Amino acid sequence: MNDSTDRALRLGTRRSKLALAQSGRIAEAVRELTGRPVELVEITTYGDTSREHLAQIGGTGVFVSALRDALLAGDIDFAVHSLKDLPTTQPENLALAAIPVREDPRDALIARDGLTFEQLPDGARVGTGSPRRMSQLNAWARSLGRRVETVPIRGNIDTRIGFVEKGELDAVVLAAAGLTRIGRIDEATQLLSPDVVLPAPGQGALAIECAAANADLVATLAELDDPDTRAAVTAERSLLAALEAGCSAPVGALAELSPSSRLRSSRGGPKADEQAVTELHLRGVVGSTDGSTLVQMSTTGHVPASPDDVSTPQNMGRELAAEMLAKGAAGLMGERAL
Ligand SMILES: NCc1[nH]cc(CCC(=O)O)c1CC(=O)O
Repeated sequence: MNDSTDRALRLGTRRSKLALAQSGRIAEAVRELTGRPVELVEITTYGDTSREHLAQIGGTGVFVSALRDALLAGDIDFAVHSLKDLPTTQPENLALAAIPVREDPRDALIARDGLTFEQLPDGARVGTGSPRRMSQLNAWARSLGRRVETVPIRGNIDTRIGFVEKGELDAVVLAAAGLTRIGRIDEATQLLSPDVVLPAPGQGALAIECAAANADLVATLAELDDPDTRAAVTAERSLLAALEAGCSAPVGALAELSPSSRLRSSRGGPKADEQAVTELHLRGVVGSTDGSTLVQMSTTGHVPASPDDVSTPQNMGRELAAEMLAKGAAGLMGERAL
């Protein structure tokens, strides 16, 4: 950067409690990293002001475009996004400088009376407007020989939990990571296993973005990157992109690195000069919103431990998408939520 290196760095953030919590934590990390003050600049995005349902306004990018405009105008130096809200195509003039260690990627259920999903009565009203959640929750209910009525809701996390507190809904489903970040994870009555409900691609991960031209800042922020998280979310987002689906499509994906291979990569001895590899397990799902049809597939690949080259995860996502499309995934994504 040409400007004074002790000038405060401006971090653009949405005003929601979740966004402020996420930005506050990253601001602290950047302060520690650089020794420079970090100032939060609050920005309102279309996704915050629109009263429409996300499935209707398209979802893709509604939370991020105002922050990106501010980055490109030079009004802010960097921004923190929920990775799952970022469109899969990265603009060339903006850099995803860091993807820090991911929180729990799972969805969480908050139900009345401490109930789990299995304990909900037939016809229970479950708040979610996400086609991905509707599809998998309806499929799960079917497998239990029951039905749930999914009710589209909007608003911030507190508002959504409020529907259960006020007795208007039996349950809501939210990202566990969001609940953790605003300090309400203890209210989850169940964490939904990815064997039943796959999260949104990138769920639980943050993205730190800045102007690509600001090479010094890109390099500084890169210190906060977690290569394992980047590999996993790259595979998930590549799957989403190759399905030609947006963040409001009924697509779930989760990539996990096998823990055992981390041991392998850190073990010394005669094998220390071998290329350390780790296994990346990628699961994907696309479903009809009524849950009557799900295309669920998975794949396992070998990637370098803590890769700085994400071409393998990218290919895995693309190849799994091709297999899912061959099994009829495209027809399921064309379906629009009501
Ligand atoms: N689309 C809204 C959104 N974007 C990110 C999160 C939660 C945090 C995360 O997934 O990283 C949420 C709320 C939710 O889905 O419950």
